Amino acid sequence: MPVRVSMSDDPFSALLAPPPDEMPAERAARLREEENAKRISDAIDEEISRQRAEQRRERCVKRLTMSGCTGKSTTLKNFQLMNSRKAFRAERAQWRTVIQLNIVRSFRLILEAMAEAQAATTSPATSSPSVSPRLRPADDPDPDPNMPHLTSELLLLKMKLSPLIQIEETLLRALDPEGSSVFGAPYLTALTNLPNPERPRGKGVKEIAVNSCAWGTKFSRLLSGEARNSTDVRDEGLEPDEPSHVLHACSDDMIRLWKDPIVREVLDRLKLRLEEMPGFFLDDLERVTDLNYMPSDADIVRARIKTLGVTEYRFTVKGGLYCISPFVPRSLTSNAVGNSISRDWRLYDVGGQRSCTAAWVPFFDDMDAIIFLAPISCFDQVLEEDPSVNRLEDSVLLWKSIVSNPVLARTNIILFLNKCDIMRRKLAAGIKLSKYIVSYGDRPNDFESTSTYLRRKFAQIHKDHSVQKREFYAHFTSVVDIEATTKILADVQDSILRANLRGTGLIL
Ligand SMILES: Nc1nc2c(ncn2[C@@H]2O[C@H](COP(=O)(O)OP(=O)(O)OP(=O)(O)O)[C@@H](O)[C@H]2O)c(=O)[nH]1
Ligand SMILES: [Mg+2]
Repeated sequence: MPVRVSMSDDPFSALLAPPPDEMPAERAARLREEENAKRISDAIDEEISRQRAEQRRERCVKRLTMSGCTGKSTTLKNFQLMNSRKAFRAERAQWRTVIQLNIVRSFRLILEAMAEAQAATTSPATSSPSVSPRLRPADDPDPDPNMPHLTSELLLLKMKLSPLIQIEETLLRALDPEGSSVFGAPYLTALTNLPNPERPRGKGVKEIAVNSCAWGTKFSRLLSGEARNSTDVRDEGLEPDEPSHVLHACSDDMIRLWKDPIVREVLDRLKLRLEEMPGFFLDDLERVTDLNYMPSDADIVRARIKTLGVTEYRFTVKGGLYCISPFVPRSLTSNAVGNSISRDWRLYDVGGQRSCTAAWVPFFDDMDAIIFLAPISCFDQVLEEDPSVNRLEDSVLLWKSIVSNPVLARTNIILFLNKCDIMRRKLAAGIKLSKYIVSYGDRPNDFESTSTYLRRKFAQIHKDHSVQKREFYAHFTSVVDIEATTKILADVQDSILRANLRGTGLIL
């Protein structure tokens, strides 16, 4: 039973109480001393809260990054384009919606950055009530004193673009009418090598995720030919819907805002590099907001929607040898007639978040090949799930656990060192690999040296940890580059097929 102690029972109050016979001079001295002690105590409290705010700020920066996003689904899209181009294009209506959501998300970030700039340049006394507390986080202590002032024209543009936020719900519903599988997830931002940590931002901006069962089955039906024969698919136009009209109406204002030098400076000051974020379409606004906009293959490949769980895709490939996926199981059926080979393939696309990796396990024991994507450009980012872990380091650990898995001892593992285009841009911008991978030391910070070094590291792990000897296959990729990726995938599928045919006695 807890014991309640009244003030009069408190032994400290008796000890600290002034003496009953205190003289006025003694009392004045005591009060001065107490006042002095209080000043020191307040200063200490102030320092403690300053340090706490600093720590909070660092934590927020890390929390804003996320895992996954290595390029698995993008690789799969390339594969779909190689195998089932017409059928894939028939899904353009959904991709248009995803691209529209990507645009809305980019603008949410811009509007949020503007609100932050507005708050930073407005004194608390005159602070506008329109600045929402969500956009101006309470734990964001020090506004940047050099933040540029937003002109009244910019503030007007900001207001005129508010309908964009309202169409987000409609777009989400269009992707998943039941609303069960598409939902938001924290947005990604990169850590930089700049001395000051970034402020928390993007907290309210959600990334769209899709559960494999909803969106994925559409694709698997399509690939398996259940949905419709690919030759029946016509390049018909898409009817403009409500979000398309809103985006079209906002188009000029969006372009003006995105091109505005003050807005760019605000984004720079907040280290918000939208161009490096997934689903970036702001340089194509005029085209993608056209009422008759039809996503191109390149647009579809660049569109970003996060995968949850595992999605299986089944299809038959006749004659051609275009097949590859993150996961291809061994249970392929095959029949060879002359030079023409017809095979049933199963591909698996997996959600990359750590919480999703358990879902992979049941798919592990029957694989012919695994394509492992390591996003080498992520060397300066941390995991959303665990901000103490560097993303590239996490990828290396996953690589080690896959190559050392006895169940996969005979599986071909093909490494894609991906996002080389972003890696090149980061290195050119002066971001140093050695700052994040200390073992890199003072080697040159160019693409050739850094990528070769990383490839060697992955190869060493493959050699040291494979249960039995096997070939090391690795490619430097930028899987948003369709042409280059098609060539690599054709090569890869060829080696998988050869290995598989060798196993079944079809090739010696
Ligand atoms: N610039 C560039 N962007 C890439 C590359 N690979 C993927 N992306 C983009 O990165 C984003 C994420 O790619 P996804 O293929 O969705 O990644 P994922 O591994 O499937 O991610 P999860 O589903 O979250 O596990 C997309 O917007 C892609 O367009 C690349 O090599 N270069
Ligand atoms: Mg994915």
